[in-house]
Amino acid sequence: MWSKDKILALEAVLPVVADWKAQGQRVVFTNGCFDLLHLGHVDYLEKARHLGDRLVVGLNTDASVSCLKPGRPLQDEVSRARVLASLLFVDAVVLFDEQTPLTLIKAIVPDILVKGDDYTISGIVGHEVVLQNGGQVLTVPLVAGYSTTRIVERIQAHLTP
Ligand SMILES: Nc1ncnc2c1ncn2[C@@H]1O[C@H](COP(=O)(O)OP(=O)(O)OP(=O)(O)O)[C@@H](O)[C@H]1O
Ligand SMILES: O=P(O)(O)O[C@@H]1O[C@H]([C@H](O)CO)[C@@H](O)[C@H](O)[C@@H]1O
Repeated sequence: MWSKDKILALEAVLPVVADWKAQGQRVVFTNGCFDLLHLGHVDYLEKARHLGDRLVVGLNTDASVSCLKPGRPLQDEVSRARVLASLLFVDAVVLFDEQTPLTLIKAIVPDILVKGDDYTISGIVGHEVVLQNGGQVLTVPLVAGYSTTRIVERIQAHLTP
């Protein structure tokens, strides 16, 4: 499968998810901005995928990111989506324009909802939906020292005379 074919609109991913579920495959969902992909992201996404059988990643659009993180994103949504889709352990990428992935989560109803442990379970958007449907909400430990913000700071420090 070509990586670009993993990037799907919500309407297109729903039948794919339904097929996975019909085959007994546990669908994992996570989401984020993923502006500059780093080791922490890769480690967490790979671990998230292995909590189930398929991994769907909700990706904030540029408009969504810019509302959440002023001055961001540094990489546009086309780039961010394609980089994520190129990862072997990512099965689908779905862009969302809202401030939160709640609409996606209500539509997909993943078996497992995952975020990094920079979030508490109760602070994870959509946790109620997944728990009410008998699913699990889990966090994955952060890889210390890695964040997009830190990368930006290091670049800025490097460029500052
Ligand atoms: N160091 C890390 N280790 C594991 N997971 C991480 C790490 N940093 C971020 N994540 C997870 O990746 C997802 C996307 O986070 P995000 O795109 O905000 O990355 P970030 O590096 O924290 O960015 P920023 O510095 O702009 O906040 C979130 O679920 C978050 O928990
Ligand atoms: O990359 P981030 O900032 O970790 O991603 C955000 O996650 C929020 C989270 O799901 C809250 O529980 C989400 O609401 C927001 O849209 C970003 O995806």
